[in-house]
Amino acid sequence: MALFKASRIEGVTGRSEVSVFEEEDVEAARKLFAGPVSFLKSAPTLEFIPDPTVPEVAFAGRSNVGKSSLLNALTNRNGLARTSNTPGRTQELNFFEVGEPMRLRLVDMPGYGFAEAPKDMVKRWRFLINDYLRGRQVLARAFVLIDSRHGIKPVDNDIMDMLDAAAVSYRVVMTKADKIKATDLEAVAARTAETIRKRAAAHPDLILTSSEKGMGIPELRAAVLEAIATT
Ligand SMILES: Nc1nc2c(ncn2[C@@H]2O[C@H](COP(=O)(O)OP(=O)(O)OP(=O)(O)O)[C@@H](O)[C@H]2O)c(=O)[nH]1
Ligand SMILES: [Mg+2]
Repeated sequence: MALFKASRIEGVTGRSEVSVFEEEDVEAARKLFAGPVSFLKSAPTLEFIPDPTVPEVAFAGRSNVGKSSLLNALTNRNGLARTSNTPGRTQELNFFEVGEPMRLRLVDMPGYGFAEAPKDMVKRWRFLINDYLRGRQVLARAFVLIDSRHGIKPVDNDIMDMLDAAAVSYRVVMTKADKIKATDLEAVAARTAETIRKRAAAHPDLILTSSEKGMGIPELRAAVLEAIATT
């Protein structure tokens, strides 16, 4: 088992709750994401989503957790997905195509749990997210993003309940790991891992990331490739 430098945070790597990947898988994933990536379309409702011709991997999580930033880090293209300090930036399902010939689509989703947004908007987003996640045949895996500073919140549990009930396989990814001390990261990772191990459709291990510092990004790429390898 190769342990990758990018995930080396003092005290965390090597612990059982953090996923490790084979070096060759990390390299294959790096190559894939170094190749062509392009924006396909934005879907404000399910009518507009593309035909289900290739596997998809979706990024879900609370508003402002860092979904769009992670997608940019993953594809190594700043500004591919629009990010913002203001929660509620992403309002539609955004589809990106990876590889030539195309191997997969990445889906950047609106955030859930954004309390300040108008109620009808929140409702519309929730339906869009839930309907997509529950009903998409080509969805190979969902990545559920959790802010390292906050850990799992009630709305995160709601979305994981939904994924468990729909038997959609998902992985939990901790974001913004650069924002907290290594010891705090270790504590929140241990707590989060313990919670998700009780969940039916969750991968038992976490991926700890920082889009800002590039931490965990090679591993996340490998996890994306792993997700579509089995479809
Ligand atoms: N320090 C740090 N900041 C980050 C990181 N990832 C995202 N951010 C910041 O967090 C804010 C929100 O990031 P986005 O990627 O837009 O979050 P989002 O989940 O797509 O948000 P919505 O589309 O509103 O749901 C931005 O100001 C980012 O610069 C990270 O790894 N480290
Ligand atoms: Mg976004």
